[in-house]
Amino acid sequence: MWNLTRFASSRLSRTRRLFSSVIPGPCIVHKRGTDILHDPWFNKDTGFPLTERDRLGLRGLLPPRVISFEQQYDRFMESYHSLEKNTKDQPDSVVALAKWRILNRLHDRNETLYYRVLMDNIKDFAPIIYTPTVGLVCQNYSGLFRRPRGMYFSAKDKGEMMSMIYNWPAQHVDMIVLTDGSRILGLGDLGVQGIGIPIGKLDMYVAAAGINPQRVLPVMLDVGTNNQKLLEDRLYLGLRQPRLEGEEYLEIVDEFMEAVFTRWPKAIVQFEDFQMKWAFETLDRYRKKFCMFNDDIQGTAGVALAGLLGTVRAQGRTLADFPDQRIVVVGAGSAGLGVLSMAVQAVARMTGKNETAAQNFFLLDKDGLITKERKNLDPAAAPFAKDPGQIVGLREGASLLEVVKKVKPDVLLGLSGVGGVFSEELLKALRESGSTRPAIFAMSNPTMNAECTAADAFKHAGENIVFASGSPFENVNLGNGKVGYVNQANNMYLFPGIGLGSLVSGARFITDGMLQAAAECLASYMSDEEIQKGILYPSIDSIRHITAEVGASVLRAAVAEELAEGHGDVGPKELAHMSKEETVGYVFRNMWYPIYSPLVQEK
Ligand SMILES: NC(=O)C1=CN([C@@H]2O[C@H](COP(=O)(O)OP(=O)(O)OC[C@H]3O[C@@H](n4cnc5c(N)ncnc54)[C@H](O)[C@@H]3O)[C@@H](O)[C@H]2O)C=CC1
Ligand SMILES: CC(=O)C(=O)O
Ligand SMILES: [Mg+2]
Repeated sequence: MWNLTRFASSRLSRTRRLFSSVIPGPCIVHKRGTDILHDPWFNKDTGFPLTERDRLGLRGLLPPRVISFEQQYDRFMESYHSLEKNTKDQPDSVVALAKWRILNRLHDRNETLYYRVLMDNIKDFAPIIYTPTVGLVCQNYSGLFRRPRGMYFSAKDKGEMMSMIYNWPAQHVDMIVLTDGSRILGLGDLGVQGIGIPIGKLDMYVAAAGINPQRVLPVMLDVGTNNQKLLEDRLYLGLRQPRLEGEEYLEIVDEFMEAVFTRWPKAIVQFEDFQMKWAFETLDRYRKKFCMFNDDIQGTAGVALAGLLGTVRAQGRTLADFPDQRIVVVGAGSAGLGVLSMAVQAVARMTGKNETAAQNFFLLDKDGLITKERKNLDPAAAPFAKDPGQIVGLREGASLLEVVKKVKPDVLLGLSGVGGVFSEELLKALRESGSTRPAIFAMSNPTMNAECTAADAFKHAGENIVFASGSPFENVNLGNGKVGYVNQANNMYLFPGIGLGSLVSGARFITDGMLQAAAECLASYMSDEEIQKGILYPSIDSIRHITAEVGASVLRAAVAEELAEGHGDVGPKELAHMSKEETVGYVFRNMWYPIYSPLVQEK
């Protein structure tokens, strides 16, 4: 089942080679002159060749010298580096926002150059357009707002969404990321300001999965906010009312989903950062009706499972030992429960036993250990609730420290959204773990919400640990030339491939089988040598390569489940006849690459 295929080592150079020979096809525009210069989809700034300036009515609207794409790229990077130099004494948050602003201005002006810069510098720029800086951007969104991006559907638009959806200028949309802003990273309810998250996720879709940026749509469903500070903020740009609840809420989401799939029946909708009750309810409500998934529940689960399997290998054990791993999960929200469900399914498949599959997993929330004695036990958490007395001395609501001391877990995995909850005392207690190589996953975002820092983990829990965090940390210098490797356990390793594989297969729905295939692909991506060093996930530099592999696995699972209806000219039979390698090639060929296309005007 877990086939540990080893991929060639130079994945990055292979990806680069694949795209170096891209010949840009023509791009149809329906505008001329300044309208083109003001449209970031088509604008090339000073890069328009003279012949194109003549054809499109641009002569005289630009300085006469034509600057090549490479020169434009270099100019941008020079200005970025001087900004870095000029702000080096400023507080981190000021620098982060300044970097976000310079990237955002390019995004607003020239998307081709923006995405090229982003792709080629993904390691440096992901922390700006994605976690952690995107969290800061959301917190300050109303003040930072200059131009809209994406679409906003509010509770006041009830009954209008079917026509509103046609206000979006693109004929085709492939990928939509939707939020209601109710649980933005670990920052809570940010109302309409949460739109930064769909924008950042879709930037990752373009950079990692090569989804054409003209075919992505970030969406905010503004149903109000319960954040009192925002409601009182005179700059706040969202509806000033408490969140809709119950049927009123669901009617808004239903109407939006009907509108989207009426206009774009082949689109894929990713639900992102919904508070737990709506995350589960909407997943359940739509997953057999529309092509959609919930990234926080399902994407996170696959990434965590891949990391957990990597941890077993890092201990020098085989995957068959996974069911024996004692795993403490801190946080019983959409992410924590998603991870446990997938991990339990994996154990059940390995052992063939459903009843005992959850026995080595321990779940805690803000009230401590969850047992069957919990009052008002959430049905979603019930399968993981312990029998009190199952472990001597562990009672309902036992503290995290008590649980760690008793259980001596192999893995401590945090998805609580609470910064620092893995205290010094707790990390020291992990030294008594039964594992030869305990693992700490501090997966909450952004950085300040991580359960512990990388440096603290290695300092207090010991140098032999495996460490992963949701937001990036620098590797830790352990002295004597030794390095404590920091992994980024973030759903960014899977959601782009889940979306891409579903898109290019033409899948009708996104099933557990497709998600499992994605997780297995990620789990098998790393070599034993890498895993021994504590490296559980690929470098983000090779994100396009891993996304193509994940996308191909998802596609093949969709074919196997007879859900693939084909994409473009490629029908379901052709998809079914592709070998594994051919499928990866097909997925790569469907990726958009940022390069200027000749613009052809049609009236
Ligand atoms: N690394 C990644 O790829 C991902 C990370 N996350 C992060 O996970 C965090 C949680 O997300 P959700 O599950 O959607 O949130 P949620 O709000 O649904 O759940 C949070 C859970 O943490 C529990 N909790 C709160 N304080 C606690 C404490 N002191 N000790 C133990 N448990 C505590 C709550 O009771 C609740 O069960 C967020 O910070 C989010 O950014 C979420 C998805 C993906
Ligand atoms: C990474 C992500 O999806 C989250 O923190 O919510
Ligand atoms: Mg999320």
